[in-house]
Amino acid sequence: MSSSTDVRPARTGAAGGAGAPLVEVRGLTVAFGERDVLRGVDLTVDDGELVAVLGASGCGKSTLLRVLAGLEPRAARVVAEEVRVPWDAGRRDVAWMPQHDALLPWRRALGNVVLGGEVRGLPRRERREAATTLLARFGLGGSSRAWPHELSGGMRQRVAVARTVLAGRRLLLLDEPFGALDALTRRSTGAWLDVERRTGGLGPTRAVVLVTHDVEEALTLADRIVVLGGSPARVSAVVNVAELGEGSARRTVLAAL
Ligand SMILES: Nc1ncnc2c1ncn2[C@@H]1O[C@H](COP(=O)(O)OP(=O)(O)OP(=O)(O)O)[C@@H](O)[C@H]1O
Repeated sequence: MSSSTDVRPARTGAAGGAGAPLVEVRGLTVAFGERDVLRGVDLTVDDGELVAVLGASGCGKSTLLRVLAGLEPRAARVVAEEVRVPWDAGRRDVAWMPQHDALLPWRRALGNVVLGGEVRGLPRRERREAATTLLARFGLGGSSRAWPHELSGGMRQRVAVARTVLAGRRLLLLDEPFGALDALTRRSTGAWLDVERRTGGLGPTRAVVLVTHDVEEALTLADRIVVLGGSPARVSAVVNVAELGEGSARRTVLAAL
């Protein structure tokens, strides 16, 4: 299969400029072979926002996130009028958490979270302290010395979220971060993320894009919900949860799915 990419992510002052969106995607089409998966997708994420991307399984949510992370699959043909993501000193200022947790098996839970601090360039002691605090907040304080294979799927996922948060990038891309969690843990981890985000606890992170299947999770956590639908997928609705209120937002989302 041929691979070509026509996207040239802009190094953009606009990413930090007053009033300009942190992320701006216009007219994004992604194809695998002859098949368009995404067609003409527009997406903006403002500074300070959490945007949820919601859609049926296989519609292209992960593919969209990978394009934002600059990790478009080799097999893909990616064409867009515009893809702007934040940059910092010449590198993309983005942390991406894939659907699978991708923990390093040779590092304990704490060591895996510490890795986020290494990526960020925090001094050794500071990154260990920050990782320990994060693990405790995620209810994993007692498991910091456990190896990944000793953790449940949900615990592993929380370690991976903590690692991504500690990377301290301006834009956080989370692909189904709570997918393997049971309903209770899912709610409390989501609530934690919400509180930290609103109180500045995510450090340098300014905005979050969250991919999810879960309508209620999107309604609870997101400022705006972008619904992808159809085949190839397009944006079928952009729902401003704060403006509409949860009830009306839920009806609009369900109608667009
Ligand atoms: N590397 C690839 N080569 C060929 N097809 C691919 C590749 N990656 C993804 N696809 C196809 O693109 C479509 C979208 O996949 P993607 O993983 O983005 O969907 P998704 O909405 O995230 O799904 P899910 O919610 O189930 O994770 C699927 O039909 C998938 O088979």
